[in-house]
Amino acid sequence: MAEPVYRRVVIKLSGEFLAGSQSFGIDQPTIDRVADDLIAAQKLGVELAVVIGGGNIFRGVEVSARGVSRPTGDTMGMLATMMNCLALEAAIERKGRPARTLSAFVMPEVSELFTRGAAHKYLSEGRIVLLGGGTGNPFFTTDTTAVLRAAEIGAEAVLKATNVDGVYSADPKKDPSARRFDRLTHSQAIEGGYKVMDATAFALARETSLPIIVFSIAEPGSIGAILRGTGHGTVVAG
Ligand SMILES: Nc1ncnc2c1ncn2[C@@H]1O[C@H](COP(=O)(O)OP(=O)(O)O)[C@@H](O)[C@H]1O
Ligand SMILES: O=c1ccn([C@@H]2O[C@H](COP(=O)(O)OP(=O)(O)O)[C@@H](O)[C@H]2O)c(=O)[nH]1
Repeated sequence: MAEPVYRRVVIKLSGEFLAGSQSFGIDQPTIDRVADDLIAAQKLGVELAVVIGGGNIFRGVEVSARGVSRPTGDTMGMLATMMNCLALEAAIERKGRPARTLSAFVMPEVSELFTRGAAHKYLSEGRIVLLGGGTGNPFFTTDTTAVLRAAEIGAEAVLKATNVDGVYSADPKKDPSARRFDRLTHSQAIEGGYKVMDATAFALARETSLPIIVFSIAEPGSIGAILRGTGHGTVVAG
């Protein structure tokens, strides 16, 4: 079996994916499957930190369209990511593997606060570390959080696990003639304005020289395949 390409990575999981075929909330079979994939990927010997979105519960922009202020809507979105973390932590632990949620917010009854030291400690102990609460600041996204945390904890790459198999020249769900890229530079990703990730995330990855791999999580085992270098996705680097 091919050796993993990386020793420590941050995986960004789309919140929307966790809803499964529902339009809202957490689909238990889906979260169990994601937990299986993460456990299998970790068994390759890679330290895994996971940032989960909140789009299956609340997105700040959508909440603010209903009359709530954007910072409040964004706070609701960040709290939604905490719920996803707790659900995934429970699913991983039910399967007999240790996991630990670290939050961007002080909420001692719920989880420990994210610090680089805590993340290093739990990762080196072999726990899957779930990073909740986004950056802790409104007007950001969990894509940016994934890149930020990867840079902070010395991860070698960000794996963006989503519902499309890479970056396309246009949204492939809307434009059937969109072309898929195997590889892009950070600058090309920013200049192309590809909506699969926000420009802030790409810019921070460029600044910190972090590769991002965009791939589909629909196929079971896809995280492990990307880590072994045999997966199918778009590499944004250099
Ligand atoms: N140029 C593009 N290439 C790939 N996907 C794109 C592009 N533009 C928009 N998308 C959309 O981005 C989505 C993936 O982004 P992601 O942040 O994971 O989704 P979500 O915000 O739903 O969790 C896909 O559903 C896809 O339709
Ligand atoms: O640092 C952050 C991260 C997230 N969010 C809020 O949390 C929501 C959920 O995150 P995201 O949209 O990135 O989730 P995904 O699209 O991956 O499900 C966002 O819409 C924002 O409202 C935020 O305000 N700051």
